[in-house]
Amino acid sequence: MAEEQWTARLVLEDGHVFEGQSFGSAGESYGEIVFNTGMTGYQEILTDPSYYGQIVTMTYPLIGNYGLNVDDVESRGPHVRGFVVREFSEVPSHFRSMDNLSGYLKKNGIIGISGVDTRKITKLIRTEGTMRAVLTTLDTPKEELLRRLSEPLQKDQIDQVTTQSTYRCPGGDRRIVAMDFGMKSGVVRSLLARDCDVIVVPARTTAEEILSWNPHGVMLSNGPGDPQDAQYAIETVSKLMGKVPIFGICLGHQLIALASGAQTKKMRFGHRGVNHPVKDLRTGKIAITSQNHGYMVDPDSLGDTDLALSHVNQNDGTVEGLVHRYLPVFCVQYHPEARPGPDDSDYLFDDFMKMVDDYRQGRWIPYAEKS
Ligand SMILES: NC(=O)CC[C@H](N)C(=O)O
Repeated sequence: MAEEQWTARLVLEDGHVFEGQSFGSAGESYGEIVFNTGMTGYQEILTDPSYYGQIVTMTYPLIGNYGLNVDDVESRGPHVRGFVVREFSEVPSHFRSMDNLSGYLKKNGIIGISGVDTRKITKLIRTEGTMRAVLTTLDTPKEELLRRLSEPLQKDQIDQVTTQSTYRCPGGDRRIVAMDFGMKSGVVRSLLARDCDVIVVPARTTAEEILSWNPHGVMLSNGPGDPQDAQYAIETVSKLMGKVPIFGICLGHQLIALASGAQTKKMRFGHRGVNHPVKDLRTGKIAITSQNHGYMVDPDSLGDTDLALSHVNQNDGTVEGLVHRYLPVFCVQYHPEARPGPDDSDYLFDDFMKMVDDYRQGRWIPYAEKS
């Protein structure tokens, strides 16, 4: 049966208005508009907590055709503020499918819009940069929508998506504390697949509390928002550095950089997709990576730090990975857990395990001594 549909409008901060059909929920929703270039993976994208507060536009023109299932979620539910597609498929066809896109969004109170020119929206974001936007099925006048769009964005995104309490995912012999800044479940899955006993702690857990678990390693997760808004986390990371091996991904990478004295800055439109080529400068190998970020580490700020550049984006030369010269700390800007995306970078979890084991057995060698 056809889902209920309303006319929906997408209004961008710069005044552009796109009219289409709504699917999913009705109402009005504000956020930062971004685009993702993945051809598939919409379920993982919807449920990646790093998208909290954002309206996501998919550049691939047909979304929803393989439906949704309970296995491919990256957290408890969707976190996007809105979903923009050229065409959505109302009748999915896949043996694992249990729901359709519009039903899923509706159940979760998320507004979708289809029938809009996603290519034009993407080009606007590429030239003008990430903007604020509103998706609405209401009659609110455009001037009023634009006025509301000029209100400041919320700054406590991590608090909205981190776990409320500590929990444990029992596994093997390596005890890893994972700081949850809005962690994708693929991160925990990657650790559990490698004989780890994972203790997931809320973002505001102190370094002392973390160390009281006597972890063999600490994982710093991905997460939403501007890393500079999470001063408490930067402080925690700086206290942990040198006490325990640390691996950071995405927001975790940015926090390590900030804790080491480097700077981060907002990108014009970020990297969101599943085919970003990244070179590991230590091996010369290029991996195709899964990415979702709007901030980056400023390469010019690395000079006065103890961090060495380990990975570089082959499209635009941006910083994709760092390694500490003297401490057991390394990080990447992208998603080695690859949900969605290719698992070329799975080896980074193996590198983390090696670092954890070597450190535990007193045979870990600092990067500065290796290079
Ligand atoms: N996936 C992430 O961890 C994103 C990090 C940060 N919120 C950014 O947009 O750059």
